[in-house]
Amino acid sequence: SFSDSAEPKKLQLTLAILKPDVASRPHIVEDIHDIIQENGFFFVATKHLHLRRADAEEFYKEHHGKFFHNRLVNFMSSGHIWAHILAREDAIAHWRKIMGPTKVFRTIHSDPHTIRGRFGLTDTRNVCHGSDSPKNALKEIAFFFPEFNAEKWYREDEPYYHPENVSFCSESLAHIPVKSSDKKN
Ligand SMILES: Nc1nc2c(ncn2[C@@H]2O[C@H](COP(=O)(O)OP(=O)(O)OP(=O)(O)O)[C@@H](O)[C@H]2O)c(=O)[nH]1
Ligand SMILES: Nc1ncnc2c1ncn2[C@@H]1O[C@H](COP(=O)(O)OP(=O)(O)O)[C@@H](O)[C@H]1O
Ligand SMILES: [Mg+2]
Repeated sequence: SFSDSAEPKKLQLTLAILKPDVASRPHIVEDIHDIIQENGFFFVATKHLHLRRADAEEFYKEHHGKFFHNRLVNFMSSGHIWAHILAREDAIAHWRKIMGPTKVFRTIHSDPHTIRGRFGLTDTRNVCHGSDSPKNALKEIAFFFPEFNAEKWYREDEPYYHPENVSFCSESLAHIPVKSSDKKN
């Protein structure tokens, strides 16, 4: 018989980046990490790294030829960044919503309470990135976390991502699922 109990919606994954303009300001990084948690996201994985110019070129190849492409690639390889795999119901749309619109010079006035409205400097130094579709999220996650297996995560870990089932490791900036087998009785 079909169970008519509504299946809890699966968590969605997205790739978030904190860009060099904020990565060099630790207090703002902390504020944004707090905002992410306050918005019900789980940190699945985190990396703190410095893109080489060629890597930034590859990551933003969809914008090749646009007037801002050169400044974007130079900027993204100009300092350290934080890359996060975030999980939440409708993670992709919700992260883009709290990031705010791309062009900071407008966003400061139109959406002052968003992350970009609060911490953005210019259209290039606009604080953060978020995947814009499920397909791009998987591609961008693979770009920064080639060792991450999404199918395995959905099969083995996703069911444990409930606030009472995870412990947050501030060292690795990740929520670790406490599986019943390792639960200390
Ligand atoms: N159409 C067009 N717009 C431009 C061009 N250069 C800059 N802009 C716009 O001018 C504004 C300034 O661009 P930004 O690069 O974000 O800001 P910036 O003052 O150069 O500061 P940086 O963060 O150092 O790049 C943005 O709204 C851009 O969209 C251009 O060559 N053509
Ligand atoms: N008009 C612009 N001026 C300067 N930089 C821009 C502009 N439009 C986009 N960019 C840069 O390219 C990145 C990717 O652009 P896009 O994918 O359109 O925005 P988003 O990052 O919000 O998804 C932006 O985050 C920003 O850094
Ligand atoms: Mg984009």
